Amino acid sequence: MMNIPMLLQRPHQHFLKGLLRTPFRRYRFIFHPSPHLGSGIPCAQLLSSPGLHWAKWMLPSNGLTRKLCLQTTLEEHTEGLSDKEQRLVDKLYAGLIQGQRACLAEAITLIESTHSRKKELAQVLLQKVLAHNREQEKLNKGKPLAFRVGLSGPPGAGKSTFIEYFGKMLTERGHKLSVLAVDPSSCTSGGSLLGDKTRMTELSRDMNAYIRPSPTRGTLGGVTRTTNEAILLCEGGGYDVILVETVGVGQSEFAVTDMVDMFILLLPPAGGDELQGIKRGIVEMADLVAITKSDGDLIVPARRIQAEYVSALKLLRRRSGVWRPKVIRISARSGEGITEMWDKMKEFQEVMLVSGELAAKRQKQQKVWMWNLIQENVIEHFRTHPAVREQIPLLEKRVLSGALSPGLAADLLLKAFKSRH
Ligand SMILES: Nc1nc2c(ncn2[C@@H]2O[C@H](COP(=O)(O)OP(=O)(O)OP(=O)(O)O)[C@@H](O)[C@H]2O)c(=O)[nH]1
Repeated sequence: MMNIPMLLQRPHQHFLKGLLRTPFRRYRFIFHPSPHLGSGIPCAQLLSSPGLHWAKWMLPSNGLTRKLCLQTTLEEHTEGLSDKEQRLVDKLYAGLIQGQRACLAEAITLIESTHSRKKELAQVLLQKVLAHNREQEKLNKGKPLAFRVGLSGPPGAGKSTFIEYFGKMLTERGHKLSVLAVDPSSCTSGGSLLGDKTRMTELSRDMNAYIRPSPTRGTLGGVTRTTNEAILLCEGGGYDVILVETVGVGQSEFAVTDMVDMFILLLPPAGGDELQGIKRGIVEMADLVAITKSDGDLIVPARRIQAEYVSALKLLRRRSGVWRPKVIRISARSGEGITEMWDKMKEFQEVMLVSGELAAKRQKQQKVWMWNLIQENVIEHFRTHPAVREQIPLLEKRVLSGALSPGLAADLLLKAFKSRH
């Protein structure tokens, strides 16, 4: 049982005790009506969402509502689960931290679910895994459990061939690798640039590697949320290197830079035309640029591209006080440069860790993640709000015909949203 904290500001004259029932839990509450609101009997509604409960109070006398935010603990959440749900969460958690791939896969499917109850279960599981990860990190003397690496490049740059070679090299050295794909094209077209099943065939049979294609539903925001959460699940599963792969043609790699410790750009030894799809901003985000296919006849163009990028990167503003982005050449066919690339990656991780920049970066990412979620949810809430939803088609039409300025239309919608909130 818990008391709901009060947010009303005036001194309270009397209070009302009550019991609030939700489908999952009962809350005992004490309600202090504020004198300036009148003392109507309050109606209370508890809106639950994972990790957080909102209590919405309405005073019938004047229709004013008050919202109180109740932070619930994991135990309180767990209390709300049915036996069957509890068994599922326990099974997934136990299997996941023992390193069972099937449980990891099922857990990721759960966090990708759009079903509201499953989303809640996923959050309970995630909280448990987070607590486990924190414990493990403590045992690891505060060192992060996994090296999170973003990998991007235009279609055909040689990403899958590289990951296959690189991944096998890592698992042979005793690492556990997971590869997560972020592919927003799969959201809009249903087809996937990264998702074809023939990619990385050998690595997908390796017991120490786990490859997860991008979910084929949802928005980019949704995909980045689930990727962020999948990273945490993989860490709980004991994966110490996590590669997040994107196609370097859209917004997704900007999102990925906010999830990883290091961002690597793979570029083919091709001329300006083929690289036009690469956004300039992406190059600026790279901690390491690797020119691929540096073998046979392609060595000469690969050297040329390398020299071009070395000069280009010199002109960029430094993002780190301890690391300068490097440009290297690799070949997944001959294997040239790949061991050296891993050495450079480890060097990056080490200097970032020792300097404290890695911890600062991760902290900043947590904040970005939170605000991204808020942004996405607020927009969704706004669009689906009854007063707004019914006005959108009409106002959009009037904006298109020039009868209304976009600014005024936005103001009207916001007003409608606020008035019935
Ligand atoms: N010579 C040479 N060819 C390579 C190398 N790596 C990849 N290729 C070739 O480049 C082509 C594209 O390679 P992929 O690994 O499929 O490239 P990708 O970036 O994963 O492409 P998408 O799956 O379309 O995003 C294939 O024909 C590969 O055989 C390499 O190191 N050397």
